[in-house]
Amino acid sequence: MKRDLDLDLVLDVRDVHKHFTLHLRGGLQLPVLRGVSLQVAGGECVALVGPSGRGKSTLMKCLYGSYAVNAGALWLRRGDGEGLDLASASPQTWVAMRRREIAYVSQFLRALPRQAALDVVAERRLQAHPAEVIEGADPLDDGPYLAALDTARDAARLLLARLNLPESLWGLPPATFSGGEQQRVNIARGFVEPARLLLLDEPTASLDAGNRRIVIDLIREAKAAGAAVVGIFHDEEVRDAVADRCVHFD
Ligand SMILES: Nc1ncnc2c1ncn2[C@@H]1O[C@H](COP(=O)(O)OP(=O)(O)OP(=O)(O)O)[C@@H](O)[C@H]1O
Repeated sequence: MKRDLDLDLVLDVRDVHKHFTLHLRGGLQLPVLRGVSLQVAGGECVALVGPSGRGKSTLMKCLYGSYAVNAGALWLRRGDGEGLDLASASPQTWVAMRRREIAYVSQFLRALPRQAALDVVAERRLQAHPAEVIEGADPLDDGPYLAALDTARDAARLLLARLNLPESLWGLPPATFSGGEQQRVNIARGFVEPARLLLLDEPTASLDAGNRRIVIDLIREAKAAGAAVVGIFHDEEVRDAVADRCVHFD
């Protein structure tokens, strides 16, 4: 389904319902989101606030396509200005949206085993800016791919350095990193490619004060570049520093 969205709106969540079906409990249904609506403009940050277990992370996962909604609409205004209902998007559309339009920083890093931290970050950039396909080029020529990878790695290096991740860790898989180190890799991956919709689930939970300030700056810069940000920030100092308004899940 397509629709024109108001010019400044990036996200328009309309009357979303989501329940989980517990198959091991005889198909018991657990309602989590009951008629949630929210709108977020470009350059705005909306914080989801409320007691534990009310569905804040569930909504984030619906907005990233990890969970399907049972009813309602999730309108996203794409870069080309067209409104797209993510609630009925095909898997291919979700892949494309994740590649270019929607970024998600979850609380915990999920990365491929044995992939170096630098490439965990660079990969997202590379997906948005893959190697140019040159007609008639030798299919065995890795040059264009390596050039695109180099550019993506440069962007990843800049961000990892800004987030104070020691250079000695960049070539190592993050599985054994500390919580705060893993979180910074996750943040770098979320911010390495500008997104129209930025989803942040507790992005500073494991960070020290200095790195929290850097993340606040990154969020502010993303807003200034026009991103619509939806965040869960239990840290009130961070929330106050970046959120324009709160939506309460009571
Ligand atoms: N995959 C799932 N299967 C079954 N129940 C789930 C699933 N994911 C979440 N839930 C349930 O949905 C409810 C909402 O969870 P959610 O993580 O969205 O809450 P939250 O508001 O983000 O909480 P917190 O602030 O503690 O992170 C909880 O009762 C949780 O157990």
